[in-house]
Parts: sequence; structure tokens; C-alpha cells
Amino acid sequence: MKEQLWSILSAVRQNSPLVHNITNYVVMNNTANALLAAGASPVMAHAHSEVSDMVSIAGALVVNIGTLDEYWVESMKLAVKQANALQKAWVLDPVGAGATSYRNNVLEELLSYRPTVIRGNASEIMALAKFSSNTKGVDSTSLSEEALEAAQQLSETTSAVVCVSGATDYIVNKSNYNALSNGHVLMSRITGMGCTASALVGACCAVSADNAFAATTAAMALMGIAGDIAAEKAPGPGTMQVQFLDALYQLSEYDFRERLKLETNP
Ligand SMILES: Nc1ncnc2c1ncn2[C@@H]1O[C@H](COP(=O)(O)OP(=O)(O)O)[C@@H](O)[C@H]1O
Ligand SMILES: Cc1ncsc1CCOP(=O)(O)O
Ligand SMILES: [Mg+2]
Repeated sequence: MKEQLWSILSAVRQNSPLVHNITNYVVMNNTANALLAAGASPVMAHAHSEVSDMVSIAGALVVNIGTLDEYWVESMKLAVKQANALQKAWVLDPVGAGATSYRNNVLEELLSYRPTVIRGNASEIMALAKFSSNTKGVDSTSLSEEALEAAQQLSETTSAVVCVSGATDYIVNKSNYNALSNGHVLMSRITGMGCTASALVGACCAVSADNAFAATTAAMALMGIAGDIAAEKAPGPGTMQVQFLDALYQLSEYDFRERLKLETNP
């Protein structure tokens, strides 16, 4: 498994896949920089006149509803239709699921286009799976383990790989799940860390088209290990942000193997 995960991360560095992001205003810069640091090539595009063409040349699409509005939702629909037509992987980040009925309605519609991967925090995944959840906007009020059952049900009903992030990240498909316990609490003190995770999932899916489960695990392992390394050098969130990018860029196979905290189930 370690070998498979590292080979996906190496393929991102070698092939530098183009990742098309329709994402929110808050995190565009963070996510573009993280994709570049990991070896991928980001593009952010949402104009109705070009989204389909952009999907056509991209390796994968990431749809993030963080600062959605009516124009952008149409962009998202055009993009996911094209991704499906071309059988390209697309990742859904359901930012703020459960916070407003507008978000819930848009997510319901996006789910009907069958995302390859859904990555959210515990509150978001519980809201998407229609489990009772308290949401505080974009941040989670629940632990990831509390959302594991919701993630399993969501994977069952949507056929997507579902990742619920938190202190432990769970990557779930119909029959099994991986649990990753790398990462540091400082990661939750920087905006856009979840969005960055979703963008990296897109990059890994682009080079591992036939195995979204392994691709999602590889991306979340990269996030967590880079978070561990960065936190060792960071007294607070400001430095953490910069150190995190450097850790993504510098991560060696040796560190990846030594630091990975992965449990496979069953
Ligand atoms: N308490 C924590 N300990 C370790 N890693 C964490 C913790 N909280 C979040 N992370 C990591 O931060 C990243 C973003 O996750 P999360 O905070 O759940 O997403 P979001 O930003 O969408 O709410 C993930 O890689 C996750 O593993
Ligand atoms: C603060 C905020 N508001 C709308 S989108 C957004 C960023 C959320 O980023 P993340 O889910 O990665 O913490
Ligand atoms: Mg988020």
C-alpha cells in the first residue's frame, strides 16, 4: 500500500497534471500554490463560455461550493457534465453543507451528477448524508469518527469515494475504509486546508484514474505528513502556512514511508 501511495504522489510530480478548479474566493491562492508545490498544475476558471473547454484539457476537475452564487452554480453544472461526458474524475468539496438551504439544494443537484470523490469535514459529510449535524458555517462541530457511518452511507448511495477529514481522516468506499492519523491541529487554524486537501485529491485522481480510493488516500496522506513536518517548524498559523507549502514540495520517499500512519479496514 505504501508503495502504491508513493507512486501516485511521484506520478503527480512527474506528469504535472492540469487540475481545473471551480473554487471559492477565500482559498484560490492557497490551493493553486499547494497544487504547484505538490507538482501539479492548477487552473481556476468559471466563465460559462470556457468551462467545458477547460475540463476537456484538464486531468481532473474540483468543484468547491465555498462562495457559491447562481452564476457559479451554472458553471459547476456545465463543468461536471463535461467531466462525465469525457469520463474524467471530478471531486466535490461541499463547503458549508447544512448551513443554508441554498447550499443543501445546490449540493443535492451536484450529487445527481455523481462525483468521483466527495471530501468534506465531519459536519459537512453528516449533513450531506442527512444525518443530524450542527454546522457552524464552514468549520466542523463534530469529530471525524462521528461521521464515519454517514460517510459509509453516502458512499453507498452515491458510489463516490467519500473522505471525511479531521484529526483522523477516513477514506471510505462501499466495502472498506482507510484511516490516516497524520496531521496537526494547527491545520484547522488556517483557512483553506480542507479545500487544499480536495484540490490535491483532484491531482492524485488525475494520475490514478482507475483507483480513486488509492488516489484519495495518497492525497490525504500527503496533506497529513506535510502538516506533521510543517508543525515541527511552526510556532503558529502564519508560519505553518508557509512551512506547509515547503513540506509539500520537499517531501521525500523516506519521510513518507517513515511517517505514514495508515490503518486499512478490513
Ligand atoms: N485536529 C487535527 N489534527 C490533525 N490534522 C487535522 C486536524 N484538523 C484538521 N486536520 C487536517 O487538516 C486538513 C483539513 O481538514 P478539515 O479541517 O477537516 O477540513 P475543512 O477545512 O474543510 O474543515 C486535513 O488534511 C485534516 O487531516
Ligand atoms: C471561510 C470560507 N468561507 C467561505 S469558503 C471559506 C473557506 C473554507 O475553507 P476550508 O473548508 O478549507 O477551511
Ligand atoms: Mg472545508
